[in-house]
Amino acid sequence: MSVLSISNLSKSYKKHLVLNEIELTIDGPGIWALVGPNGTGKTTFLNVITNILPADSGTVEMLGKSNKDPSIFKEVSFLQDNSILFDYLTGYDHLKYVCDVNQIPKTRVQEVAEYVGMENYVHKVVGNYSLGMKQHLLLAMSIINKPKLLFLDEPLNGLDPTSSILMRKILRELADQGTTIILSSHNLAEIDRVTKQILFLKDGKLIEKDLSEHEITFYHFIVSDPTKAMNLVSDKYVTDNIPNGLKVQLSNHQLNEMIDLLKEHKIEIFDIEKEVTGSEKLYQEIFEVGEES
Ligand SMILES: Nc1ncnc2c1ncn2[C@@H]1O[C@H](COP(=O)(O)OP(=O)(O)OP(=O)(O)O)[C@@H](O)[C@H]1O
Repeated sequence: MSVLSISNLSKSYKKHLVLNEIELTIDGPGIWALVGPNGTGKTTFLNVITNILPADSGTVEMLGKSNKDPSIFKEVSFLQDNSILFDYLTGYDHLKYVCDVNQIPKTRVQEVAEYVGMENYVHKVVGNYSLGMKQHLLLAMSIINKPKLLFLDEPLNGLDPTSSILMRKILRELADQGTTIILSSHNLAEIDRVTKQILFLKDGKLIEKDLSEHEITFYHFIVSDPTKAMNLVSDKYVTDNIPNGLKVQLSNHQLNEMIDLLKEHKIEIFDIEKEVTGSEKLYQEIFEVGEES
């Protein structure tokens, strides 16, 4: 049984086709990032999958059940944007409400509030929350039922570095414990930190990519004689000039060769820094975005 199985899924707003016969099967736990430029249909996709919006055609099954079966939400959650929160209620009220609706023991409220680090403000009204605090509450609401399948729409929005680190830790822990997570995000650097599995949404279709098959590693060498070093290796490797040094595309094995070569020619190495190209490079290729020079 697949965790998520989507077949022939289409959705238009009047004549504007946003999702075009999408197919997707996800079988195991892990994290998948849903990526695409503004307005490509990420929110529409998540809303249609979770049956908040009706599809024009196609089927969606989660954990073996149709997305039209309300009982799936015992095991499936969707973190939407903070417009679903009520300013005059406390975080505790929101969490207790989710427990009441889904017959979850109230003991989970305190447990989950502590887990997402909101125990100090859980009894304050949401109207006084910052954007990041609201994101914590939304996360708490979406994991209080210990979901097997979790959708998150822009969960990293408005988070400071401390909160981003906590959010990443929580997502990884959930995935390690068996949850399948699909999150939409514009933040490619954050995505690189949580997953290598990317679903690019382009022209109404999903393009699935495993970043580990597309990674390229560059090493930045800061050396005593950059010109001499460049002359030595530029015919052999892909290279580029950087201030006080050079950037070279190398495998692990080639890295040792390169170090030996520089030493052999009495070129001093002051520093070596590793750079792995991640989702941004693929994003540029898929969406044909050029970099300004
Ligand atoms: N209710 C609606 N009626 C008509 N058009 C809509 C509606 N909701 C969204 N759209 C259009 O559908 C397209 C996809 O919107 P959607 O919000 O799903 O994109 P998105 O990828 O989530 O965007 P963003 O990254 O900016 O959040 C956009 O062109 C948007 O203008």
